Amino acid sequence: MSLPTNPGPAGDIRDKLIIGLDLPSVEEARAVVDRIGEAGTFYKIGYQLAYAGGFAFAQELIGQGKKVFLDLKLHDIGNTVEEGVRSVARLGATFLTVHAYPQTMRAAVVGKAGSSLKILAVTVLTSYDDNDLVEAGYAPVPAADLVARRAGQARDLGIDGIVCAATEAERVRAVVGSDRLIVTPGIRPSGADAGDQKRVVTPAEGIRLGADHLVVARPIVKAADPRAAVEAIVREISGIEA
Ligand SMILES: O=C(O)c1cc(=O)[nH]c(=O)n1[C@@H]1O[C@H](COP(=O)(O)O)[C@@H](O)[C@H]1O
Repeated sequence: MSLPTNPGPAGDIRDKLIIGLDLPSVEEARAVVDRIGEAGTFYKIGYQLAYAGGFAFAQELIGQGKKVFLDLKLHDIGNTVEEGVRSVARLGATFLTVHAYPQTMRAAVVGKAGSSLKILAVTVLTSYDDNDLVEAGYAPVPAADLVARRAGQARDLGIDGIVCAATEAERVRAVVGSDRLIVTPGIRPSGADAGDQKRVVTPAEGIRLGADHLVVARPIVKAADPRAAVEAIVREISGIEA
């Protein structure tokens, strides 16, 4: 199947795939973006690239008409979060992550006021399972229960979207309803190495379970042909009802 060659309208299937630019330099990120070309419309910049010139690169991508997700996973005292979010809101990004702690989410909602930035709350990292939560000091609780609790708090505090594993997407949808976004990392095309991810599903399964956007980094940016990897995922999710 050939993919559309123009940026496409809102609702473009390509927007469902957020490509994580987990790379050490802007030069390498720019090379991957150039290779992917019009197959990719939505990019995520996280710690590795953000602290290596990634903010200026985010603006470069936005200038080219790409959407940008700044994955900064903010968590600090309320005032610091609020002012940090206010600064990020000026960059023109589409999404920003914060950890799903009530004080943090409350401050982020205040900080983004008046901008088009959407705040995503990271519930329980997809590299965590129930044992990791115990190791981190939580009373024994299934990760899925904590995800649901945090999703409910995020909904009540006016957060725009939830980051969770796709394995919890159906439960989160029941909590947050249809007007909040669900964004799921921990996605692995069949046969791909899970790496440090613990709660993983395939791209098609992620969309079937109700994700609005999938986040995929290593299986694309480390692929011999990143464009082919993107096209294969977009092809896999095309036509699946979210
Ligand atoms: O907020 C995120 O994007 C995120 C949350 C989470 O729970 N798990 C998670 O993997 N991520 C990010 O999603 C990306 C997944 O990368 P890959 O495992 O290489 O596809 C990384 O950039 C992570 O930082």
